Amino acid sequence: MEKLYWLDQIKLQDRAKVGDKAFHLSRIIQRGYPVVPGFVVSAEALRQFLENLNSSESLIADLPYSSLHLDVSNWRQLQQVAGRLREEILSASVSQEWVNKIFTAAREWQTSCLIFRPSLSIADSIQPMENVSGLLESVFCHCQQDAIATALKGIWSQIFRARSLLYWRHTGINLQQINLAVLVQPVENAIASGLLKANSSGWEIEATWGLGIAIAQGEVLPDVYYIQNETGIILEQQLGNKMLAYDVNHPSHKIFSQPLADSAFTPEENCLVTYVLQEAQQKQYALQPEYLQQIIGLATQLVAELGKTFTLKWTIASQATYSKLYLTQVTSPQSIIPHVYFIRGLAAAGGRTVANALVTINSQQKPEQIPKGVILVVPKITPDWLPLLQHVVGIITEQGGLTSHAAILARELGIAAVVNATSATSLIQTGERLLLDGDRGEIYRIEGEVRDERDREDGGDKGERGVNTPSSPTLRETKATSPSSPFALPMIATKLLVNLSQSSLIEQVKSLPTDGVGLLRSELMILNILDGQHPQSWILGGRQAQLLERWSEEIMEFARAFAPRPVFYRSLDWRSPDLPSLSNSLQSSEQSMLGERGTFSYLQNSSVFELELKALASVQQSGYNNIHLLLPFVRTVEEFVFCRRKVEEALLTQVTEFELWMMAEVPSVLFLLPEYVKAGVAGISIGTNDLTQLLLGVDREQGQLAKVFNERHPAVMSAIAQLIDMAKTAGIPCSICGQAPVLYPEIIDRLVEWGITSISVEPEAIERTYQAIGRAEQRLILAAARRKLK
Ligand SMILES: Nc1ncnc2c1ncn2[C@@H]1O[C@H](COP(=O)(O)OP(=O)(O)OP(=O)(O)O)[C@@H](O)[C@H]1O
Ligand SMILES: CC(=O)C(=O)O
Repeated sequence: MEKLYWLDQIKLQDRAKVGDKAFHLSRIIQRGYPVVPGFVVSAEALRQFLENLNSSESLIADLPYSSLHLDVSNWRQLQQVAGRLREEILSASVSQEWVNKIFTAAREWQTSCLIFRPSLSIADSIQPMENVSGLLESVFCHCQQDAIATALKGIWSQIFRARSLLYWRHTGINLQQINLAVLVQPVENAIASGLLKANSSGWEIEATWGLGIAIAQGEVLPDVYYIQNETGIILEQQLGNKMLAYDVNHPSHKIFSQPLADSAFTPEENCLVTYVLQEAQQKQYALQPEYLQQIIGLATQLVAELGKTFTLKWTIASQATYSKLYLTQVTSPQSIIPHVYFIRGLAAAGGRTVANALVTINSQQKPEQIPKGVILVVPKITPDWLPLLQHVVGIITEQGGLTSHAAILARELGIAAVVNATSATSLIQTGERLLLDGDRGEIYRIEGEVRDERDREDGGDKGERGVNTPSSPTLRETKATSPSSPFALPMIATKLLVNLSQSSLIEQVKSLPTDGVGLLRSELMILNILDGQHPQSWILGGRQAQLLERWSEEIMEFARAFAPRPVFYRSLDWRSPDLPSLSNSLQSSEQSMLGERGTFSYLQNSSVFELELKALASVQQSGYNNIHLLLPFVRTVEEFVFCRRKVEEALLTQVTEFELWMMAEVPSVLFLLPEYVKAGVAGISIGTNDLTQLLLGVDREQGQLAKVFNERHPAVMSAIAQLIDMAKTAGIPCSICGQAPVLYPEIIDRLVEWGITSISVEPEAIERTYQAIGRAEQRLILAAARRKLK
């Protein structure tokens, strides 16, 4: 045995040496979660111990090389063999050097009681191991040298128990494949312990007084709490039947008063003692509310690490002066808890998904079809790829930024995306199983299967969305979890709108509690109808009438679905980095975020804008008065005036309800808003993406600048406050439709306080934005009431 492996230092490559239990705990402790400290006696130590067994028995002498193919049908013989093997092991001596090493390390904890926990992994196993829990048991012992040697042998010998031999035989596992390491940890007195089982339908917490073995041994009926996983709300709780509790036999620090005379564990043999609980304590819940909340908080964080399905074991360790919640066990159906990402990019669309990769090295060679449920890995996504994204469950691109069309569409569709992932197409192979973490911008390789029950139920070739985090559920989940009836929700005065572009999402989104569509992104919407051709090419090719018909129909779908709620259609704002593949037939434009975009481009050539206005007019003529126009990236008042005239010529203003709005995203609007209002602007919508980029001088498509692209920068927040204030003074509504409130819901408080009239967010963010608005408004009402009472 060369060394001990400390949980906080275990590396990826140590997995086989430290076994699965210790490995999983090491991942969690290294992510900063509270895990009882510990070190591992590696599987190598057992191998060396067996090799040094000096036995005359051939079975024992051959043990290290044995395939253990015993006749397991002969139970008596099996028991005899098992008994002999165990006896041999227990009577052998463990190297004093090893024992000293373990004792010296454990003594540092200044504890009287240790737990030796089997941590197993099976080499080259084809199938994941199931039901090994319970096959091997932990051993508690005093922190003394001879007790340590006995405990170690006690664990090792368990792989030769009759039931273990039977198990290895049935699962076809050879002795050489078994890596049995031993995790050694201190055991402190515990106020309460228990577990938390999480799955997609909710969490169940079990709790008892003292150490967790009372539950493990089935000696108590624990208290049970049912928790709603999305909100952490306690739905129900049931008092258990807890007559006894285990604790450390510690003379100076006692939690429970009355030792049980005929304790199952006698203190001489191990360091635990059993207590009969007093009646008053039996009638109490073991978990105090503050600890319950801490456990819920921990589980909420762990969803982001482990997905929705996992089990935690926890203990509230109590020392003389303080108590602390620790995790003692973490298991998850993911055969490996993601360890270290192997590629990192920018977190472009939230959520975590597990699926197979489909790699395309050349973005120009778009496949005709994409199998459903894959993670697409490409150098970059050009507009002609966008319709295909409806079929994938995740996107990885080497290029592109947080507000590229691919990123925006991924957020709208509720699929995870990581952009700017350097060399992704060469590092990832098609068919490789990946975990894509869109919240962190990280990509992991996954070995083995990861399945969430729900995905099993519905057949599952959709990738494993089950591992999506509640902070960013997929749209499917948004629908499922959104309040079934809007009437159950509190009233909010600030309008909540949705950002949309795909008509395929209308059915799901229209029933969400929104006041309409705050941003209908036309450039993404029409990709589905353009057949890969720029609208200008349609016009030049004499197919204007066909395009107009398709365009009107597409807009009409939104107008119809949301009527009488308003739909703010934003006219085309194609930025050159997003355009090339549609522009083949046109002159190529410079790749710049500040190029010929927004209303400026309409002045250069108004034919496409005029066609767009005709499409809107035809929607109005069909009887939909709920459609309004939002002008993008307006640089000057002259541009606005030009557009307004075109709008009048298209007769849109003949419908009295019609409103002409503009995006507030070019910072000059901070100075020019009164001029725009005089020129006829009926409302503004703040585009925080562009506003941030331009105020801070940060090209949002440049990955290396991502750190300084900060929508919460004081300059940006102050600009937003000023715009809201100026709009109020001018008597026009002020909305916001950029990413800021989606990415940073905490700013919603400020927006509501400053008097924003509406907030428009992606479908997946509707529910949390609704709640955030509700809370912000309640706070304002409360503050006003308190002021009045003074
Ligand atoms: N260091 C520790 N301090 C206090 N309690 C612990 C510690 N380690 C484990 N426990 C608790 O002791 C009990 C037995 O643990 P053990 O490792 O034997 O099995 P387990 O965690 O139930 O896992 P398995 O699924 O492998 O049986 C559990 O309730 C566990 O939470
Ligand atoms: C929404 C948008 O276009 C922006 O935030 O810039």
